[in-house]
Formats: sequence, structure tokens, C-alpha cells
Amino acid sequence: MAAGKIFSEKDSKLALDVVQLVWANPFSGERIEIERRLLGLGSGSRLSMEEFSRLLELPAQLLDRGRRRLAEAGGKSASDFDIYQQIAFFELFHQFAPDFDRLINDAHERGSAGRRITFYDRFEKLLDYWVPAGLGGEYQGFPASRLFAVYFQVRRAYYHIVHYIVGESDAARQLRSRVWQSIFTHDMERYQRVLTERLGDVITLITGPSGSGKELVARGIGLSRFIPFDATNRQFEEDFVRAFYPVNLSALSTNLIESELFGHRKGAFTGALKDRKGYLETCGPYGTVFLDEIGETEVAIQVKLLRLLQTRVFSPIGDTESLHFRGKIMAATNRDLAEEIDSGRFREDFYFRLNADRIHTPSLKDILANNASELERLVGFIARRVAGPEGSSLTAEVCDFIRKEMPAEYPWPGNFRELEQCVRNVLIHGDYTAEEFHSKRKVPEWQRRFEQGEFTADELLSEYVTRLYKETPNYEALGRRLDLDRRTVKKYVKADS
Ligand SMILES: Nc1ncnc2c1ncn2[C@@H]1O[C@H](COP(=O)(O)OP(=O)(O)OP(=O)(O)O)[C@@H](O)[C@H]1O
Repeated sequence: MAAGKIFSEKDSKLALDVVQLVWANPFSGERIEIERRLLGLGSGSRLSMEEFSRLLELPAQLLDRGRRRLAEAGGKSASDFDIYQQIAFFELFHQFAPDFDRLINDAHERGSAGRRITFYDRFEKLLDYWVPAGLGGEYQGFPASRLFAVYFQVRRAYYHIVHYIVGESDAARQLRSRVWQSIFTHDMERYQRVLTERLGDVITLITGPSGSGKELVARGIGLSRFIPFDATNRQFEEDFVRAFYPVNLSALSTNLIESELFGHRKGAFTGALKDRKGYLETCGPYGTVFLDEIGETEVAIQVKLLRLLQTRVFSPIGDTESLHFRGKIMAATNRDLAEEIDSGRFREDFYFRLNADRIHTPSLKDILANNASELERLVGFIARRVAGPEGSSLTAEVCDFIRKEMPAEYPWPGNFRELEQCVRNVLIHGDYTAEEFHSKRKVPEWQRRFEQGEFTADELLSEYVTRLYKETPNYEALGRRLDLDRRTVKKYVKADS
């Protein structure tokens, strides 16, 4: 019997568009286009909440109609079964998004995610409703638990990217999209088919100025790695919140870096009183070791790390045994590594090894240069975090302060971190003075004219006498102080003071 079709002619086109949506990077411009096309809207910006809810009804309606024809069309052998199945995945993902979000939130609040996942049974049941297990119980060649694990990863990635990288500037959007690619590549369908367990081998290097969010990006990627689900005991194989190991290399001596990363055996050096596991050993297959400030490391450490990256093998200090590193390595630096290589401080071979997947976090100055209104949005975000329900009044205060007291082109050398300090200082002291800011603070008009030599002698004297008159508002007394007679003082005090 020739294979039938699950979808009618009319539904088929819509179904193909929905499948594109299933695999599109949610932070890409392409995704917006697909969403708008599905709703019959012309090109434009992101969907409103109401439009998005309308969009989510489409796959559910398609599935309903498809499910009724599923058996008749030949089930698994229907020519469009794979399309039907992918739409079912999409529907299921959205149905369970609130459950996954709760799981992620709770894990962050408690600092641990390790517990039985109670909604897995419900998940299997619904999956079985849309794609009956009688059709084989495998979904694109994988068991339901694998699908569940991919959903959890997708939801974690979405959650962390949205929570960690804020803002509506093009730079923020591009960064979100790039981070998504770092987790899933640009071809998510291929990722879920063959790469889930392989992408951990790829090293990610994050560059960008200090305080621009490099660690945040690293954390977002590290906490969003694929983690298999064990359907027998209803648990994920790794606690995602505990799978990120950041090491600030600039804060440690060469010996300490080795000890922290590689670990040591008892007696390996003075003070090594017992065996100690390093992060490379503690980190499991779904974990991430983050080497922060990699540009600050001595060449000797670079050589050891290069060996680790090439062979994924290391030995604790004082041990000859080789251990296998199973996790992912990420690194970050605010230095210009090309310059460091030229000056002989950074090994070129090490750089090329690190440079497989590169992400750049933009400076706040660059973000604001293309989008001035972004400052208020970012201040609002920080203020809500700092002052909770008073967030909007604090936002207004901070924006007012910045507008009146800070130079229009202030470059925010400390980037996002400095903006956070500014918000906190205005909250606590009603004021903010940074080193850099101090030197660029708006100079009073009289000082500027003085420095530019714009005063005549009379104007200068008038400025001076008027300023002092505010402290000593008595012509007689001020005359004595300045060694001038009363009438001369009066003549120089400006009329409006
Ligand atoms: N794009 C962003 N969105 C939200 N918060 C941000 C962003 N970038 C940075 N931050 C905040 O700024 C602070 C500094 O971020 P982070 O430590 O990630 O910067 P960094 O680039 O790693 O800095 P350094 O080079 O000094 O280590 C953090 O408190 C972080 O929450």
C-alpha cells in the first residue's frame, strides 16, 4: 500500500513552516521572520505576547487534525510522519516549558537540582498520545528520555541567555544569538541528531573588555550543556547548577593554578598534607572548567594547558598516573591576544587551540554608541534587581543623575560592572564618582573660562569677590579680608548674588 499523508494539502505548507520554527535559533532575526510569516504578518519586529499566544495555537491545531488521520495515513510509514512528529515535539516542548522553568528556578534558589523529576511520567504520557508508542517507542531513533533531556537543555539555554544577557541593542541581540549557537551550533537539528554528546570537546574562548559580561556568558553556556536523563530512576545524570567550575587565573600563583586545576598527591610539595583533587578531576562529563583571565598566565602554564587541550589528559602534581578530562573547557580574557603573541607573552599554538569557538562581549560604550536609549533600559534592569519594588523610582533617579552630572560621552570604562556600581552608589549616597569619571566630571563654567584664559582682569576679580561674598555677605568685613575698600567690594559683587 502506498504511503499516505497525515496532513491535508492545505495543512502541509503550514506544517513545513512550523518545522522551520522548531529548529530556528530563538534569538535570530530569521526566527522573527518565520513567526511573522506563520501569522500572515509582513516583516517587522518581534511578536507581541498576544500574537505569540496565537502562534502557539497553530501547531496544536495542526496536530489535532493530523492525529485524526495518523492511523489512516499509515502511521510511521506516512510520507509526512517525520514532519508530524517534529510538530508534536514542538507542542510538547511548549506544554512542558513551565515545568522546566520551575525546575531551573528552584535549582538556582537551592543551589542544587538533584532530585527526582516528577513530571516525567506526564511527559511520556503526552508524548505517547501524540506519537503512540505502538509506532515503535522511538523518536527519530531515540528513546523518550533523550527527547526529555534535549528539552531540558533547550529550556536551560533559553533561561540563562534571557536572564544573563539583557538589553535590546543590536549588540545584545547578536550576543544572545551567538551564545545560542555556541550551545547548539547554527544547525540545531543536526545538533540534536548527532552532536549532543560531542560538543563538549569544543573549547570556547570569550574576549571582551573588563566588566562586559564574559564570566556571565561562560556561566550561561556552562549551565546549559546537554545532560542525559536516566528514565529508570527519573534523574538527570548531573546537577547542572554544580557543573560550572570557574578559576580566576590572575589571582593565583603558577603553583596554585596547577594545584587547583590538576590537583596534587600527598607530599608532592611542602604543605601538601593530603591528596587533593583538582577541578579537572572533579569536573564530570557534563561539567565545564572556566579559565578566566587566560591572558595573564605564565608561558609554563600555557604549555601545560596546551597539552591538556590537545590530549585531554593530565596528571596531578606528584603523580605519574594520567587522568582523562571529560568536561568542557572555556576561557576568557580582556587582553588583546594578538598583541600578547607579538610580544612573546602568549604562545601562538595555545591561542589557536583556544580559538575554536569565539565569542566577543561588546563594551558598554559600543552598545550605547548605536543605541542611546539602551542606557535607561540597562539601568532599569539593574535598579529592579537592586531595589526590587522601588526599581522604577531608582531608575529615574539614576538616569537623572547621569544626565545632569556626568559627561554626555562618558565612556564607562568599567562597562556593565561600573554601571552597577553607579546604580548602587546613587541608591546609597545619591552620588557617584569614579576615577575616570572624576577627571571628566563637568567642570564649572568659571573654572573652564579661567583655564581657557577667557576672563578680563575685571571679570576675574568680580567672579572671585562674588564667590567670597557668598561666604562673607558683608561688604565691610569682606573688604577687610581682601584688602579693598567697602565701595570697591560692592562694585565687584555681581548684582544677582
Ligand atoms: N550583558 C550583561 N547583562 C547583564 N549583566 C551584565 C552584563 N554584562 C555584565 N553584567 C554584570 O556585570 C558584572 C560583571 O560581569 P562579568 O564578571 O561577567 O564581567 P567580565 O567581563 O567577566 O569581567 P572581568 O574581565 O573583569 O572578569 C556582573 O555583575 C554581571 O552581572
